Amino acid sequence: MSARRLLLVNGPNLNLLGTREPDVYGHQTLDDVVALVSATAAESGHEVRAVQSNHEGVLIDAIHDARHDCAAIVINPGGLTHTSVVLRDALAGVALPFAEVHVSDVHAREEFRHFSYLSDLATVVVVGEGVAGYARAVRELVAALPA
Ligand SMILES: O=C1C[C@@](O)(C(=O)O)C[C@@H](O)[C@@H]1O
Repeated sequence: MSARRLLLVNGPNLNLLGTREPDVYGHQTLDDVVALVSATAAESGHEVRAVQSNHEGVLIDAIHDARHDCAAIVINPGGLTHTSVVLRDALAGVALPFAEVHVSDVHAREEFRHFSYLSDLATVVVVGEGVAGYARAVRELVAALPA
């Protein structure tokens, strides 16, 4: 396993960042997210493999593959946060440390967004800091990794 690679996972609808509900999610795009995460990870000598999918099984396969060559995972599961036992099971199954990121402040939105199937397993949770929250998630996650 490489200790120097992070998997960045973005779930359903996050391919639309930049045009999707900009009042909620802002104007930065998924490409901006990947560039920010890559630059932040590079500060600590980590490279990034990025996956975005609107299909739960694709995300689960990517998480399974990460156990072979990644040190940790940064994930914004999108709406699957609030619904997906199988995503939780995948993260628990690979047992890699992970950071859960939400661009919007899910706790200030509809009640169905308040619950996360992942948060109690996460090493780091960053909510409501916009796209910049991905950078804080990377830094805090890397700081928590074994030397
Ligand atoms: O798709 C998303 C994006 C989100 O994860 C966020 O980044 O704020 C919040 C989720 O509730 C929502 O379904």
